[in-house]
Order: sequence, then C-alpha cells, then structure tokens
Amino acid sequence: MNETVIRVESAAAYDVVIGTALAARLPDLLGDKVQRVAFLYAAELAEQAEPILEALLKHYDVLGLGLPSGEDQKTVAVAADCWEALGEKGFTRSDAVVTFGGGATTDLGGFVAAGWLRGVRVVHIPTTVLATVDAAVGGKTGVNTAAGKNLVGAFHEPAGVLCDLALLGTLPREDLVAGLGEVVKCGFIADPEILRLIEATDEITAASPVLPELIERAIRVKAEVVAADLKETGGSDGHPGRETLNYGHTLAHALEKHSGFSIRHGDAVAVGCVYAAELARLAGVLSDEVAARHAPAFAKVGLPTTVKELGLEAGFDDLIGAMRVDKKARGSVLRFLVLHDLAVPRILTGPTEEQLREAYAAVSV
Ligand SMILES: NC(=O)c1ccc[n+]([C@@H]2O[C@H](COP(=O)([O-])OP(=O)(O)OC[C@H]3O[C@@H](n4cnc5c(N)ncnc54)[C@H](O)[C@@H]3O)[C@@H](O)[C@H]2O)c1
Ligand SMILES: O=C(O)C(=O)C[C@@H](O)[C@H](O)[C@H](O)COP(=O)(O)O
Ligand SMILES: [Zn+2]
Repeated sequence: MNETVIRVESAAAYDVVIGTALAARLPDLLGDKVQRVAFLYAAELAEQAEPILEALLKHYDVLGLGLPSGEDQKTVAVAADCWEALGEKGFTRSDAVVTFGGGATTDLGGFVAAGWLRGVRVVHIPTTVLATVDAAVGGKTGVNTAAGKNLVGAFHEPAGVLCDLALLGTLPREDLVAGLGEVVKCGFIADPEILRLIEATDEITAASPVLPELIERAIRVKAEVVAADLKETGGSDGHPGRETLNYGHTLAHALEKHSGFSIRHGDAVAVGCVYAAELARLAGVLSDEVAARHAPAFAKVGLPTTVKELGLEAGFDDLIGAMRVDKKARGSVLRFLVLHDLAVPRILTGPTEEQLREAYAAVSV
C-alpha cells in the first residue's frame, strides 16, 4: 500500500502517515535531537510491538514500559508510575515518548508526555481503528477519575502519528466495530459520504477494501476540525468548533462511567449519537428524517443503538449526574452537540429535563 500523509495544520503542524510497515519513519517524526525514547505500549500487544522496539533500538536508548489493558491504564496512578520511571532514567526535554496501542494508550501516553517537564515530544502509533481515526490525532490526552471519563488531562499535540493499517489485522471484531462508531459519527457531523459508503457495504472487516477510505475520511474530518480549534474555544458563524467532535459523548461518557469503564467507548458513542439526534428532534431543530437515519447507520456496522444492547441497566437518574460534569456544560447548564441537518453541527443549550428524559426513553429500550 502506498503511503498517504495527512497534514494537521495546527500551530505546531504535524503529519499523520497512513500505510504499512512504517517503523523506519520514526526518526523523521521524532526529529534529530531525541536521544532517549520511552516506549509506552499496551503490554498485551508486546508481540506486535516488537518491530517498533527493534527500530527504536537502532537509533535511541529505549525505556520500554508495558501498560495495563484498556481503560485500566487511564489512571493517575499509572501515569505517576510512568513519570517515576522517566525520572529514574533522567529523561530530559530533548527525549521523547512513543506510544503503541489503542486510544487508552495514546490518551495515557500523551498525558505522560504532556506532564513530563511540562511537555516532551510524543509520537503515536495507534493500533485500533478508534485510535487511528480519532484518539491519536488532535492532542487531547487524559485519564479517568471516579467522577467520570477524561476529567484530568491536557492538550498536547503529537509530533507525528504513524498509522500502520496492517496492525488492525489482529484487532478483535468487537474492537474494530467500536472504532467504526467514531467513523459513523464523522459521517453525521461532517462527511455524509462516509454514511453512503457504509450504507453500501455489507460487512466491514480489517480486510475490507472500503476500510482505508473510511479511515482516511474520518482522519481528514478530525484533522480539519482540530486545526481550526485546537483547544475547544469555539468556532465561528455558529459552527461549534472542536466541540463538534464530541457528538454523542455527553451520554456516552455517562454510560461508560456507570459501567465502571467496562463498555467500549465506540459502542457508547453510537448510543450517545442516537440519543443526541432524538434530543435534537424533540427540541425541534432536526428533521425526523435525519434523526431516523442514525440508528440504522450505526446498526449497519454492528454497533449497539440502545442502552439495553450495551448490556447496561441504567435509568436516566443514574446518568444525569455524570452528564453534568461533561466538559461542554457551563455551571448548571447542559450544552449538547446536536445537528440541525447532516453535517450542520450546532450547540443546543439548556434542553429541558422533560426533553432529556423523553430522548432517553427512546434509547433505553
Ligand atoms: N484523545 C482523543 O481524542 C480520543 C478520541 C476518541 C477516544 N479516546 C479514548 O480512546 C479510548 C478507547 O480506545 P480504543 O477503542 O482504541 O480502546 P483500547 O485502547 O482500550 O483498546 C481496546 C483493546 O484492544 C486491544 N488492542 C489494541 N490494538 C490491538 C490490536 N492491533 N490487536 C489486538 N488487540 C488490540 C487493547 O490492548 C485493548 O485491550 C477511550 O479511553 C476513549 O476515551 C480518545
Ligand atoms: O477530539 C475531540 O475533541 C473529541 O471530542 C473526540 C472524542 O471522540 C474523544 O472521545 C474525546 O476524548 C472526548 O473528549 P472529552 O473532552 O469529552 O473528554
Ligand atoms: Zn470519542
């Protein structure tokens, strides 16, 4: 496969390189000042990480740190252990972090890089669809706390992202499908061609010819949005800026917290988007037709569209507290990313409790 490079045109512009067997590209992205590299990888992916480790060892003094699985690594305690390890090795500002894993690893590793000496270079090597199209790009890093998802973190852009699509070959089906949740989200918020491609494809696997195009389209959506509004301070002409990428996440993060962070993020996002569409319909800002397109689009790729399908027992009252600590909220006022049409994202400020409950009834069956 040829290499595709998507440039993220933020202040510190960087490349997202998509292809296969990309390990040799690491020194280009890390730059020529780096001497030591902390290689933070999901421990269960030690075998897949081997070629990257070998490539790093050719050029750098490498500190390998295997991390706990999935959301278990997104804690302040795991970040603190990494910082202690960097301290023991005397990591300086000319050293760097390389992450290898899913979105949990790029979030944790990015946070470690953001915190160490107030920021050292980081290159992400995403190994899930979700991390490839979303988590590795854009510089949001962070960990969870008892009160909710990603409540501690920092904006810290990578020096580059290497997306080796061959790595997706070992991804369990459930994780591949979960990653498509963020891809379908991109279809609704910005690129309806994604929806058309999905509606025209029967089953998407790691080998599907349509997958690279879907991945590339979703990365382009993310790259464009974060380049325009890196720190989520807002867009212009009514466009919500980076908050657009948070479509479906107000309910999704509350569901994840309620599950003890045991459900897949992409699955929760699918249900969250169906909820946001119903809320927008009830608020009178979205047509019945576009709202009704949501559940079938997510279901088409095998995603859940109701709380029951997520395997959760959760009433509205179990979730509203966590929704209130959503980063889009201001004081006691909830703000939702909604659509006014396909690819027309807007903020809905202060929906009524009746609307919030009624929309929840539609997804809690
Ligand atoms: N920073 C952002 O902008 C952003 C965007 C979206 C999501 N996220 C975060 O990303 C996380 C979800 O990421 P995820 O869906 O990638 O989950 P994940 O990182 O938890 O990975 C899912 C599972 O797949 C395993 N795995 C990863 N790659 C594999 C491979 N190639 N083969 C076999 N197994 C593999 C992992 O070890 C893990 O057990 C959430 O914490 C979410 O909040 C962040
Ligand atoms: O990059 C963003 O901005 C997003 O909102 C992308 C989301 O898919 C992602 O899950 C992000 O981590 C959520 O951010 P948060 O600020 O709500 O924690
Ligand atoms: Zn997300």
